[in-house]
Amino acid sequence: MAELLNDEEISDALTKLPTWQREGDSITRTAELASFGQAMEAVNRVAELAESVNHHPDIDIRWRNVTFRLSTHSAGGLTAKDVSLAEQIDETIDNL
Ligand SMILES: C[C@H](O)[C@H](O)[C@H]1CNC2=NC(N)=NC(=O)C2=N1
Repeated sequence: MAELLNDEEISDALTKLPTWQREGDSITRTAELASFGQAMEAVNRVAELAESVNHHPDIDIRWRNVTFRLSTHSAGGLTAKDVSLAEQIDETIDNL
């Protein structure tokens, strides 16, 4: 099972994830896309990414604003899997 990150490790990780915020045992990012179609494209690309790494964000879609929430459910908090997927979500959105 993935090891839980401590507060210092989480803070360090977030320095490299400026678009993400900590919310308790999760990290979240809300991306504003150009349109609803672009929002759905982003969601579908992240869905493929999540399947490929077997780690899945909670996703909230509101018109062209998409919120991704990451936590490792099996560990009950934040792990390196969440940090890694957050980095890959950023790349996915940057490459839309
Ligand atoms: C059986 C399957 O590998 C597990 O349920 C995976 C699926 N995706 C997951 N995603 C997240 N965010 N946390 C998990 O613990 C997790 N576990």
